[in-house]
Amino acid sequence: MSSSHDFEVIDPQTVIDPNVDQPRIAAAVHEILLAIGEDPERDGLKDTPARVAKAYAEIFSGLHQDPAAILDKSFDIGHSELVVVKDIPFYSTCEHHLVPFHGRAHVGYIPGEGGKVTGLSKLARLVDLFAKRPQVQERLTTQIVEALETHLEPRGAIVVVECEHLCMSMRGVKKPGTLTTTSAVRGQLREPATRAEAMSLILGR
Ligand SMILES: Nc1nc2c(ncn2[C@@H]2O[C@H](COP(=O)(O)OP(=O)(O)OP(=O)(O)O)[C@@H](O)[C@H]2O)c(=O)[nH]1
Ligand SMILES: [Zn+2]
Repeated sequence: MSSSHDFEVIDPQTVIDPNVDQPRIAAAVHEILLAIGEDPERDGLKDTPARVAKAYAEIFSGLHQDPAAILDKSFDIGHSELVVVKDIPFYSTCEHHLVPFHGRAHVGYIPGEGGKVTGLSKLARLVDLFAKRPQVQERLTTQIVEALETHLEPRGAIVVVECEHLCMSMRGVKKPGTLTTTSAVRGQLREPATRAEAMSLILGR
């Protein structure tokens, strides 16, 4: 067991990701403000380029993270039946318009022969890792299921994602409240009976 002094307290506000060029983002945001006819030097906007750069470093931080680092810690608790974590809330960014899409992910798997089971929180961390990238909902869904397959080697895996895309709500076609559902299913969970069990657990509110 580690003692408390082994833990490093990190304020996420102060973490500077060397993979994200914040000054470059800030310069681009300054240009956008000029281009829309705003005055980037006015009081309310003067810190905005730097703020947006910091916010982008956070909302795109998943680009530089490896799912293996989340799923490498697994344990055998002798459970070989379906595990479902549902209603995992998340925010992502539409790669077409760079505006948010958000909703809930439901993640399930049947542990493999080796009985590799991961911590429940790791499934939510996995959703966030892929959500914090420029995304489309279909790829987000597939990447989560493929990471489960690769790193947990389960007998089956299922991911269902339900989202509202603000690019469809606040602009363009302007249909707020529209929900898009995507799913990706692998292995034994493709069989009708196990798939039906998983879907009833996921969609039963
Ligand atoms: N398949 C898919 N499409 C998405 C996603 N997010 C946004 N889109 C769509 O991407 C499409 C981009 O279409 P374009 O015609 O290139 O762009 P646009 O002129 O801004 O389109 P509108 O949104 O219809 O105004 C739109 O239909 C969006 O609804 C996503 O996660 N998956
Ligand atoms: Zn969009």
